[in-house]
Amino acid sequence: MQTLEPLPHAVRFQAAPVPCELAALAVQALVDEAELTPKPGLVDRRGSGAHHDLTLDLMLSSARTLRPFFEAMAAAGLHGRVDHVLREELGSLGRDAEAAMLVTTCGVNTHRGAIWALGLLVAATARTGGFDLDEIGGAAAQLAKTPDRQAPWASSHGANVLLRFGATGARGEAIAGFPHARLGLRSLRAARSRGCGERTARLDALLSIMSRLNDTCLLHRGGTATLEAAQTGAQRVLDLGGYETVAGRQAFAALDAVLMQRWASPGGAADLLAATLFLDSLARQWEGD
Ligand SMILES: CC(C)(COP(=O)(O)OP(=O)(O)OC[C@H]1O[C@@H](n2cnc3c(N)ncnc32)[C@H](O)[C@@H]1O)[C@@H](O)C(=O)NCCC(=O)NCCS
Ligand SMILES: Nc1ncnc2c1ncn2[C@@H]1O[C@H](COP(=O)(O)OP(=O)(O)OP(=O)(O)O)[C@@H](O)[C@H]1O
Repeated sequence: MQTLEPLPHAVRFQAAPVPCELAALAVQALVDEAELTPKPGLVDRRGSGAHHDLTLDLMLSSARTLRPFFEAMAAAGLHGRVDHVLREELGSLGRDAEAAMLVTTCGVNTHRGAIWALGLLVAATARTGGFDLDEIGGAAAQLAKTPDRQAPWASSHGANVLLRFGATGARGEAIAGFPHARLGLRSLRAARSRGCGERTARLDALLSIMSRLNDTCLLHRGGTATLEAAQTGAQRVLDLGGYETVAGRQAFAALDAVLMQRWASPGGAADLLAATLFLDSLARQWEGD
């Protein structure tokens, strides 16, 4: 099994993780997701994927901008109960984080879905005070289910996709306790225990998520045909042994080409890979491995 490099500036948790440590892990997860290469249709070290307005530098600047907001979300989780008050505090912090992201990126959406997923997860982790996936997923789900009475009505791609296709998107994933982030974590660990290198393990985790997720980014750009092409393409790579096999890498290149041709980017799966990497780094810090 591959030895993992220690996280930069990471400390071993002696007790429940504190907000600044959780924020550092959340930002590192976003950096790791953005830098992972190659990713089908997504921004990576090779380029902008199926995006005109995103670059790797923009993704990295955006990730760093979010750190104080994740820290504030974790602090809110540490001190609050899972109720309306905490939900509305997180909603307000989430909107502030989105506004700061848009200032950094001059108006480009780099991390909207990621702020939501990681914001809920850092708050839930601080609240539960330990590393138990069921407890963290349960607290995050409870927060996501709680209505935010302060939320302004706003149209979004996700809202349109819900109306057109019935896909519940980022909200549905959180309300269900992040099943696809947990699928990603299982896939990541299974690949590592098969002896895969870290990059391959992370790519297989992304493919596992893509193969099952109803990603509203894909539905918005290309409807059900594009979603199905992404899901079956990702499953085909996995069926051929994943990114580590020659046949798997050929199928991966075909998937990348299909998504580029359709100009489609699986942004929801990318967010959930970041959530997977956050949960994984948390487990490694907690277990001290
Ligand atoms: C729930 C959010 C994501 C809005 O959802 P909506 O679907 O309306 O938005 P939008 O179309 O802009 O897309 C959201 C993003 O979610 C990601 N996504 C897409 N599909 C999925 C999926 N199936 N599962 C998870 N994430 C997904 C993508 O990155 C996508 O870009 C969120 O931005 C929000 O409500 N923020 C308000 C602030 C808040 O309450 N924060 C609380 C905790 S931080
Ligand atoms: N590496 C990545 N490349 C591209 N998108 C990513 C990446 N990582 C995360 N994402 C997620 O993808 C979303 C951006 O996707 P997209 O550009 O499709 O959204 P949009 O700007 O709302 O829609 P569109 O570009 O179709 O008008 C962000 O919310 C972000 O969280």
